[in-house]
Amino acid sequence: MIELKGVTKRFGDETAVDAISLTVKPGELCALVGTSGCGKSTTLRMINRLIEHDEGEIHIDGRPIREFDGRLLRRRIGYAIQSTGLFPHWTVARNIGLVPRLLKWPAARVRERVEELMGLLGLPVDQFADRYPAQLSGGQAQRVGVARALAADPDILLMDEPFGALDPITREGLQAELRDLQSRLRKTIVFVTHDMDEALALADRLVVMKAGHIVQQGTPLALLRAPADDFVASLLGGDDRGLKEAAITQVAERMLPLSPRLLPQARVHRDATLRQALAVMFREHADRLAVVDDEAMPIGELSLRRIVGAGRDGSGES
Ligand SMILES: Nc1ncnc2c1ncn2[C@@H]1O[C@H](COP(=O)(O)OP(=O)(O)OP(=O)(O)O)[C@@H](O)[C@H]1O
Repeated sequence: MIELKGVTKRFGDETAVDAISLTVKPGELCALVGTSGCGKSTTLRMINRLIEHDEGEIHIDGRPIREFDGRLLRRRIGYAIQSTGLFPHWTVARNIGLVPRLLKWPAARVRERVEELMGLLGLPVDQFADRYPAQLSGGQAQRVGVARALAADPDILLMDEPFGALDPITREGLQAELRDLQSRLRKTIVFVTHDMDEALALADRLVVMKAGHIVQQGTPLALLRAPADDFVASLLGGDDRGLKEAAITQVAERMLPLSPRLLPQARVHRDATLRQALAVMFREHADRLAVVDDEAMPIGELSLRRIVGAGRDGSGES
């Protein structure tokens, strides 16, 4: 658990972070969003003491972070950043194994862990283990950075635009990996991103910052449905908010049981999002879809009315 209470950071005359309070519960993924310069990275770096806070308290698992030695604290907390911070004269494998080695894991266990992570992040060991950072693409280097952050299996991960330099396909792949990892390992994660779709897709708790303050926090759905002010509404996508809500709501939540009516030809998987279902409707010129399971067996149906939230109780379906 990470707790910030009235935390402030000043750089000279400028207050970069202004008396913020925030609790990130164990196993929660908290995304910090906001316009450039609002204090997101500073907040993240205060948690692992790369930046010391001026006022307020930061606790990790109930203990003030000032009680920890900064270096030891950073070995306990995974940290992945957009620019990766890899050591240029170290191979990929050596970079990933950094923290486990500092923690004095036996060499065989370090090697095993490095290989496991390289597999997880789609970096074949025979191809990449002995390369140097300069021999990697930006996206490959970012994956190495994420692998390094995960290496010692920390309970807490701080991620600052970790997928920033990736193409959309790789990025979505890694987002899915992170979601999957999160559902299995339940790390406590603070994640900074400029990509609102990424924040909405990943976050349990979304925290919107503006000029060093937290202006609103809550679940992505709560913020999309009731933004506190025009700033939050526009940051969350303005008029596009409805589609963003559709993008984080699953078909299974809105489908109706199979009815005796003829099933439509067009189909969508139960785990797809409402946005994907809308895309199928557009493509197929259909206003009803059959919902199917992993075996492509129909298990329900979905209408346009249900997608837009009308007739949620099933009444008025035609
Ligand atoms: N080391 C520093 N010295 C002086 N000012 C700093 C320092 N680090 C950050 N700042 C200032 O503090 C404010 C917050 O910076 P921060 O990097 O936390 O913002 P951010 O929300 O992460 O921005 P971005 O989205 O552009 O990365 C900015 O005005 C920045 O110029």
